[in-house]
Amino acid sequence: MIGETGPSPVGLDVALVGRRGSFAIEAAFTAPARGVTALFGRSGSGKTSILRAIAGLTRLEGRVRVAGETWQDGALFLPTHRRPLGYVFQEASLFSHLSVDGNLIYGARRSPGGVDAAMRREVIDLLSLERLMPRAIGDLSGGERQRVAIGRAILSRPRLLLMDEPLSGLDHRAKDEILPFIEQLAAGLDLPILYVSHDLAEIERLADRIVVVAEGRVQASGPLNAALTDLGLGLVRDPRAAAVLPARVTGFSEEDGLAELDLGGQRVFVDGSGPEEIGLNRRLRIVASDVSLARAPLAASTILNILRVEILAIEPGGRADLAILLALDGAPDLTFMAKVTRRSAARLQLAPGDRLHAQIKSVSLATSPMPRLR
Ligand SMILES: Nc1ncnc2c1ncn2[C@@H]1O[C@H](COP(=O)(O)OP(=O)(O)OP(=O)(O)O)[C@@H](O)[C@H]1O
Repeated sequence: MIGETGPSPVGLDVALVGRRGSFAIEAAFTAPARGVTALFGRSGSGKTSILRAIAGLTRLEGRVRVAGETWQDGALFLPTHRRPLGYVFQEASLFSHLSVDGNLIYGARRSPGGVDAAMRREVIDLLSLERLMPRAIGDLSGGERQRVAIGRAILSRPRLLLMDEPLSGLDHRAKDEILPFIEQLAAGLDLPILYVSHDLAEIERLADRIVVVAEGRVQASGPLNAALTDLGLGLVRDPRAAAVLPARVTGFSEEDGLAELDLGGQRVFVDGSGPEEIGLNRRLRIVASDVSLARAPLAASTILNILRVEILAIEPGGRADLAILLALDGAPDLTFMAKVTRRSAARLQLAPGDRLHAQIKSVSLATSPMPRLR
């Protein structure tokens, strides 16, 4: 496990081994009792196979425990209908003969203790489903269908929510519309969410932790930013490689629309949405290729965000590039990367332990405000 700092209650404990045809799977990982754990890997790496085995839809040998309950271990194997889980697929698999309301009622009927009116209202509000209730499934857009599918899954009061590329069938606009709902859900639901995706940008927005899968095996698992900035893991070689860091909004300027955030005791400015964000926690996304390094801060520069950092490590990136792992001064857990040419690194004689100024051309929020729906 990468970058673990302390124990958090385990919500999901998986150790599975077996084959699907000639494809071998060996997956052992844990996920905390709440929040989003992303299962990330290239197409064909085995993510769906692992998810289906956790759901009991296919049988692999080994252990699945959820919230302290054993779903399978040795001879014990609970069938899918006895595993209290919600499963959201790539394509929403709703009942087309029922309305939106009918589909939600179906979900609620699967809930062991039933669903009271308050919970039903909460889910309808959380996913903005009110307007869609009387509609037929065939009259919904792809994004709306997925919102209903998520609502139906949650109303069954699962102990674990499995989401298999729920956005992959949607265009960019629909994705942007639905992502904030999933962000809200993740913050509000008291259960582990296992979210399969091969899209790092989605994961950067949603996940707290990541399990990296390659060729049926777990390559690494741990907190999201520890994996994103793990120079040995290879995610840093992606041209869009970025770090995702927690920050808190401390101010908003009406004059120029910039929000001010506290990042590990240092100030960062980003495009803001309004004073209502003050006090909220936000994820900051820092793309490695947007970061340049200087021995002294530039006095006359258009760059707004300059952070004091220390070099932790230097690794070859591409032929002409180096990947430099940085930690914020005074906050060693807050790590991000800079991609610089070998030539400039040699000119500045960069070495681990150096204290420098990182100039960041563009810092963006990885989370977004809720869309205003008609
Ligand atoms: N029933 C099966 N019989 C034989 N091979 C299988 C079976 N199920 C899955 N596989 C193989 O296992 C591998 C992993 O497939 P899987 O769908 O789990 O990957 P994935 O990471 O979810 O891919 P994608 O992102 O494209 O959905 C693939 O090579 C697939 O062909």
